[in-house]
Amino acid sequence: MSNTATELQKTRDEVNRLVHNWQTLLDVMPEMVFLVRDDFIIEYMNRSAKACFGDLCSRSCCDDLRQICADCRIFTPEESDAASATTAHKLTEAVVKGISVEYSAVPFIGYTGEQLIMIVMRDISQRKLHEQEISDFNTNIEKILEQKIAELQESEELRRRLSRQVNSLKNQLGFHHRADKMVGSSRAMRELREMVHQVARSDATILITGESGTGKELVANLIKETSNRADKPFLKINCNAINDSILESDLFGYEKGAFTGATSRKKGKFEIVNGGTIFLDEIGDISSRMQASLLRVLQNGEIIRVGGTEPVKVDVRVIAATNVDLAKAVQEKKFRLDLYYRLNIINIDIPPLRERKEDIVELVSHFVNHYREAFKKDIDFVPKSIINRLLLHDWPGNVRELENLIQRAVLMAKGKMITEQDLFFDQNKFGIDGENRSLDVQSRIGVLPLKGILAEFEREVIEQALRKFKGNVSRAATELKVGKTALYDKMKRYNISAKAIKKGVA
Ligand SMILES: Nc1ncnc2c1ncn2[C@@H]1O[C@H](COP(=O)(O)OP(=O)(O)OP(=O)(O)O)[C@@H](O)[C@H]1O
Repeated sequence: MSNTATELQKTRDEVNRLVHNWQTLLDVMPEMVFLVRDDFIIEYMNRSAKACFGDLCSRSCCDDLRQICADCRIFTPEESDAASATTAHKLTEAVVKGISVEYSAVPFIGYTGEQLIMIVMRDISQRKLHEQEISDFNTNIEKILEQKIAELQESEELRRRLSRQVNSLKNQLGFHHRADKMVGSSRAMRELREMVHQVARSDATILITGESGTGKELVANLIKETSNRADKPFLKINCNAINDSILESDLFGYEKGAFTGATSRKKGKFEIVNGGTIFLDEIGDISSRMQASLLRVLQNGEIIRVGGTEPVKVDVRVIAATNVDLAKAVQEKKFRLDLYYRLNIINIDIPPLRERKEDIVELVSHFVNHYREAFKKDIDFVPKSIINRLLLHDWPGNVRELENLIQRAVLMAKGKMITEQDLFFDQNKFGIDGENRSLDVQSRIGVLPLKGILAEFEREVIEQALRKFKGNVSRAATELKVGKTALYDKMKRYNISAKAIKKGVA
């Protein structure tokens, strides 16, 4: 063989080797490879492509492949290889003969100058199926969640409706919380109870208003008992009972050396009661200095001890009560507007007894039972005529006045029932200043033990002293030569209200 023939044979072998390798390479590729001419005839398909679509070589492209080729731009020789490389890497999704595929298509000029398009394609139907499943699942989950949320909202609304119904039924049936010592099922009292139950559980400050003797302290007790702080400390402070500087150090504590006698730091009630509730009675009477300190507690939840500068954080719920018209006090510049707003977040106003006379019968029966037990009396009957008489009265001293009247009547009653003679209406019998007041000792002998009669006297003396000094407790204490705190204790025991006396209603 000549040298040329040998060289030719070598070249042919090399070409065959390369063709064989390329074909093998293309056939082992998992991707499908198509070579399509510009007249849309398929010139080549590798093994994967044939396995998926069947052998379509030398046949015209289906519409889907045609579309792929039509979308594929031929690059001019001037355009860089980089441009065609970018196109080759751009993966596009399509559906070919019903099969979801991902492909890249590269146009190029063939060996003899013909225009060809190589399409490299991957079957993604499995992946699509999974994607669809996940998307269906998400949509379903969303739907299920939406449905569940709607169901929950519905049942929450139902729960609220039922709870409202239960509350109103409880009210109608006269159901009382075990801590509810308030007697009365008039509409006003039912609404009052409902309001207490609605607001008790929040930590909001509550202002209880109402005339003297309407039961503000009872309402404060009920709020505390039905609140989230029921088992936490509860302190009641009568802001009117102690003078201003004592009240301030009592409530906020003091630092060592704050004043003469302050030998060591002392915590105030707000710190002691931390986590619990403070009931500030007669809040309308506090000084402007106290008003500022109280505003700090309500606004920032902190106090400053007397003589100190460092604020101390406290967590105390405040319930305040007053029979002063605070709005008027604000207008008269006696009470700070900002404090009024802070206190008045929730206002529970207790109507006077004359506006809910339906409660009188229940109250009478309650007090008769109570004092019959206390005085060991046999009374088991209150005639209709007596009830009618009580219904005619206007009760300026409210429930306290009614309670005092029944207490006296039970004490005075000789038989098993209360009679007209046992009724002592304060204003009628004694006059407002009580000048003609005197205790009928004879009628008590044999009815009460000595201790009881003396207690009656003590009560009379205190009431008369308070009347004499127009409800000024300090003055009465000085004149009677007893401590102010002791006098307050006795007034509490005998249910005497200095305020009511000041107003001339007790
Ligand atoms: N609804 C009620 N049921 C039973 N007792 C009541 C009721 N309302 C008030 N009382 C009684 O009347 C008396 C006065 O009530 P309370 O001290 O709560 O009134 P108040 O409005 O705080 O009076 P003040 O403003 O003078 O301090 C108490 O002995 C209380 O037990």
